[in-house]
Amino acid sequence: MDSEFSDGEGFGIEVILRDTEEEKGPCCPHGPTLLFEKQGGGETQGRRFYACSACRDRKDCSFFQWEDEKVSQARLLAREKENQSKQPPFSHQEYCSRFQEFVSLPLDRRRFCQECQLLLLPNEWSAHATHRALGDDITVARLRRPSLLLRPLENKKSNAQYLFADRSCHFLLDLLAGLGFGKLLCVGTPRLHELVKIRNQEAGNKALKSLLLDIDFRYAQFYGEEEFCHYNMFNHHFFNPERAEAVFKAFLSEEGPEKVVMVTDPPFGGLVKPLAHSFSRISDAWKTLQTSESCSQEMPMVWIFPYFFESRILQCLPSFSMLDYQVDYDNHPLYKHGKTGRRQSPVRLFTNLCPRSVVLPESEGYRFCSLCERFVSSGNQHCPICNACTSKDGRGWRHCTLCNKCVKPSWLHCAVCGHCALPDHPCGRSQTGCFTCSSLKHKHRACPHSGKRREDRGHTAGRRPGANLSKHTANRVAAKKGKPSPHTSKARKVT
Ligand SMILES: C[S@@+](CC[C@H](N)C(=O)[O-])C[C@H]1O[C@@H](n2cnc3c(N)ncnc32)[C@H](O)[C@@H]1O
Ligand SMILES: [Zn+2]
Ligand SMILES: [Zn+2]
Ligand SMILES: [Zn+2]
Ligand SMILES: [Zn+2]
Ligand SMILES: [Zn+2]
Ligand SMILES: [Zn+2]
Repeated sequence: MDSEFSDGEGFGIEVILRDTEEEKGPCCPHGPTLLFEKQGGGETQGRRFYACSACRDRKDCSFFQWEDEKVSQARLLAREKENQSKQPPFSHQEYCSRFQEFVSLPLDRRRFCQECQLLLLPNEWSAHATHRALGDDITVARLRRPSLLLRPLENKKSNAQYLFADRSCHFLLDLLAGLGFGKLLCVGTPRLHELVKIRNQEAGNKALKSLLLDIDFRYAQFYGEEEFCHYNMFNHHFFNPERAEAVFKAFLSEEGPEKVVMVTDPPFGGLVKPLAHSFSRISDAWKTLQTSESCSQEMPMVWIFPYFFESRILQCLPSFSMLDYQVDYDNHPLYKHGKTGRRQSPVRLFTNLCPRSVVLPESEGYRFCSLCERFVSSGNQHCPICNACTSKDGRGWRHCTLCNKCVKPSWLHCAVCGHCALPDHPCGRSQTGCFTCSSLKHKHRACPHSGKRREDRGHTAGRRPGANLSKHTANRVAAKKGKPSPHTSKARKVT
C-alpha cells in the first residue's frame, strides 16, 4: 500500500477505512469523519486522528481529534451544536413546498437571490433587499436547468464544481441509454441529472430515471425527495438517513425492467480510497437488492476522473478499466474545447462496463483497436512490445526499451535517473529513498529501522502486482502544533 497523500513535509498520511457502525468516527458537519494515520518519521509517526472526510481545507471544516483523545462532555455538546448550525436552512420537504409555491407565482413575483443562492418567496424579499437578485424571467425552462442558475462552487481545494459540456453529457446519456440502462444514479453529476429530464421530453427518446446524490444542498430547492438526496460520497453518508436511504434503495432495486448504472464525477482533489470504498458500498447495496442470477456481479459504474489516477483507481477497483474518452467541461479553464481551453482534457472514464461495448465517437477521432478490443484515441498507437494501446493522454507515446514501457513523446531516457523523464527534470532527485533512515536502497515501507510496518493495516483492497502508483497525490499544509490535517490536492501539471 502506498500513502494516499503526503503532509507537505514528506510524510505520508494513510486513510484507515473501517466498516462497522461502532467503528464510525465522530461526526463533523459532513457526517462521520475519517480516520487518518501519519506514516514515516517524526514525533507523531503512526499516530491516528479523525478529520473531515469531505473538506481538504481546515478553513472549510476544522474538525480534528486524535484517535485516543478524551473529549469532554462540554466539547461534545459544543460540537453537536456546531454541526447543527452548519446544516441547510430548510429541510428537503420545506424546500419542496417552497418550490411548489414559487412555480405558482406569476413571473414578475419570482426572484432568485444570487447571494444566498435561494429561490425567494415574496414575503422574504425585504430580508434580501440589499442582495443582488435575478427577477422577472425565472421561467419553468430556467428552473429545469439549476446548474445554469446556481453559481458553480469554486472551492479549489475541496469542491470546484466543474460542469460537463453538453457534448460530453449527450455522449454519456446516449451511450448509457444505448446500452439499455433505464436508471442513472448520478453521484456528484448534477448537470447530467438535469439533462436526463430534458432529454426525456424530446421526442423519440426512451424515458430514463435519475437520482442525484450530491453534497450541494442548493439542488434540494429544485428536486423532490425522490430525485435528490443530500449525500457525502467520501463517507457514504446520507444527511437525512431515514428518508434518503429508502429512496436510494428503492432506486437501486431492479424489480422493474430498468437496469441501473452509477455515474460519478467526484472533485478532482478527492481521495481515491474513500471514494472507491463508498462506491463499493453502493455496489454492495445494489447486490443485496438483486435477484439471484445477477447477485454475483458488480453494479455497473462509470467513474469520471483524471487519467493520472489510473493506477490508484485500479488498485482499489481491479475490475475497472480506463477508457480513452476525453471528458470536457464548460467552466474549467483547461479542460474544455475552444479558444482558451487546452484541447486535450485529462479526464477519462473508469468503468466496469465491458470496454468493447463503450463505443467512442468516430467523429471525435476515436477508433477501435481489435487487439485491445476497445475504442482508443486516434493518436493512441498499438505498441507491439507492450501489446497495448499505451497512450494515456491521446498523443502517440513511444516505447523505451530501457524502461521496458511506453512513455510520453516529450520524455527522454535519463541515464542518471535510470528512467525516462522530461528533458528538464530535476535530475537525480527522483531517487528519494527511505525517509525514515535516508537509505536509497529501500522505501520507508520496507524500512528495517521502522518498528511499524503498515501493509497489514487499513483498507484491504489488494495492490495489483506491478501497479505503478503515482506520486501525484496531494500536498498538505502542515498544521499548527504538529497536528496533521487532511490534504489539499494540487492540480497536476500535465506535460
Ligand atoms: C467536478 S463536479 C462534477 C459535476 C459534473 N461534471 C456535472 O456536470 O454534473 C463535482 C460534483 O461533486 C459534488 N461533490 C463535491 N464533494 C462532494 C461530496 N463530498 N459528496 C457528494 N458530492 C460532492 C459537487 O457538488 C459537484 O456537483
Ligand atoms: Zn467536515
Ligand atoms: Zn439573499
Ligand atoms: Zn491496441
Ligand atoms: Zn510499449
Ligand atoms: Zn526510458
Ligand atoms: Zn535524470
